[in-house]
Order: sequence, then C-alpha cells, then structure tokens
Amino acid sequence: MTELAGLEIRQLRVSFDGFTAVDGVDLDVHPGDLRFLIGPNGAGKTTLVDAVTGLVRAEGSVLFGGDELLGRSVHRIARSGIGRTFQTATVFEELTVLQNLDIAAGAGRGMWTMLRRRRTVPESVARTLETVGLTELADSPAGTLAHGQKQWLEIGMLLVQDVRLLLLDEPVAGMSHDERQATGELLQRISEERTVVVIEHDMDFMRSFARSVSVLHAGKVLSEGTVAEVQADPQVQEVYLGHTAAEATADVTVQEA
Ligand SMILES: Nc1ncnc2c1ncn2[C@@H]1O[C@H](COP(=O)(O)OP(=O)(O)OP(=O)(O)O)[C@@H](O)[C@H]1O
Repeated sequence: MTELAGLEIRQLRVSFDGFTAVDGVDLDVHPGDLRFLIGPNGAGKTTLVDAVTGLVRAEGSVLFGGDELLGRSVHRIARSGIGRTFQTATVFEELTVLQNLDIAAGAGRGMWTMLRRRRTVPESVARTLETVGLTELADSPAGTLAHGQKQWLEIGMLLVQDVRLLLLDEPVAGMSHDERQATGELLQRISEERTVVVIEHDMDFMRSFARSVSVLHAGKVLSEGTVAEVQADPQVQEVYLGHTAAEATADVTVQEA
C-alpha cells in the first residue's frame, strides 16, 4: 500500500520578469485530500503547480511528505512520487491502452520488452485498467479513445507509476456530463490511497466532488475550506460575482452593438 503524503507550501513566490504570478502562498494539502484549486484566469493556479513540479523557479518552501522539493530537478521531483496531467492529454495515440500503461509503468525496462504483446498483464496494470474503467479497451489504440477516456488513461499512467500526489489541470474540460460524473467518482476512489489536487474552472464539478477548496486570486490564497465555507465567503463572492457581472455586461454590450 502506498504511503500517504501531503503538501506543505510556505511563502511560495514565482516571478516572471518582475511580474509576481504567485505571491507568498501558504497552502497545506493533507494526505489523502481531494483538494480543488479554483480562481479566475491568471490567478496563478498553473504556475503554483509548475513550481511544485519543478517547471519554474520559485522561492519559499514546498515540503512533500516532509521533504523539500524546491531546488530539485523535474525528474527528481517526479521520482519522489509526484505526477501531473496537463489540459490536453498526452498519450501515445498509435499505441494501445495497455502499451501506454506499460510504458508508464516500465521505466527501466527495455523498449522491446514493453512493446511486445504480452500473454499476461502485470497485476498493477490490470488493477489500474479496472480503476480507470478501461479494461475492455486494453487492446484499442489510444488514438481511438473518446476524449474522457484519454484523460482516464493519462490518470492511469500516473497510477501505474505509483505516484503519491496527483496534480490534475482541468481534468473534465470538454467532457460530457456522464464523463464528468465518472471522473469525479474516479478521483474520489483515487484519493482513498493518494493525495489529489485538481485545478478546475467547472464550479458544478467542484461542488459535487471537492473535499476541500483553495481559492486563488492575483497570486494569493483568497479563501480556503470546505465547499460550503468557501461559497459563503464574501471575498470569494465578490471575485466571482464581480467577474461574472462584468462579463455579463460585456456580453449585453456586444449583443446590443
Ligand atoms: N512563463 C510565463 N511568463 C510570463 N508570465 C507568465 C508565465 N506563465 C504564467 N504567466 C502569467 O502569470 C499569471 C498566472 O498565470 P497562471 O497560468 O498560473 O494562472 P491560472 O490561474 O492557471 O489561469 P488559468 O485559469 O487561465 O489557467 C498570468 O498573468 C500569466 O500571464
């Protein structure tokens, strides 16, 4: 069984040419949490995840299971059990679902061994196929999967690597209602054994599945708590309602023109 680990972020700061995208963020994600990071465009959500995964230089401290991540290379951070997905799925389209999982699982094995059609499927891969609901499609080329199924495959590729922290960037963008529901249930199952952080703009999805929420705004944590607590926070209402009201006005103006 994978050992649960959480994140302790302190005074995280990321600047690009004098512009501060993440501005002194403190954030605790408890082991086994299903944390949603929400906030308007440009709030700093992706940059925060980039800092945790070593893609951008950052100041401050990021402890994962008690170990400092800042200053480590992207590869070392990945090896410490942290995996992420991006907004567009990055699977090998010509290879089958099983081969994609095999490659993800098989760091250190030869390419030929991985691509050879196997008689038996390793137990961890079989279990992952079940978890992400792709057992029936194991031999289908990944390129033929529906959009939602590709996202699940990508999540599966993190699971076979036995990551302890999954950082997912808008996993349900472009998904149908049923795919969203299935993804939410998948994330709940995964977070029984691992820690999950989801960047999300879909508020209905967040309300249905978040165990805890952090709201980012202009590089800072504006609010944090349960869905109910965050929704009741006047500062959050102001950021979101202000935003929506401005957009609604803009829409009306455009329509009238
Ligand atoms: N490489 C970069 N160079 C310069 N500015 C950047 C860079 N990456 C991000 N930014 C800026 O940092 C700010 C935060 O961006 P970020 O992508 O983290 O926000 P976000 O909350 O993820 O937004 P979205 O919800 O639109 O994805 C934005 O103003 C963005 O333009």
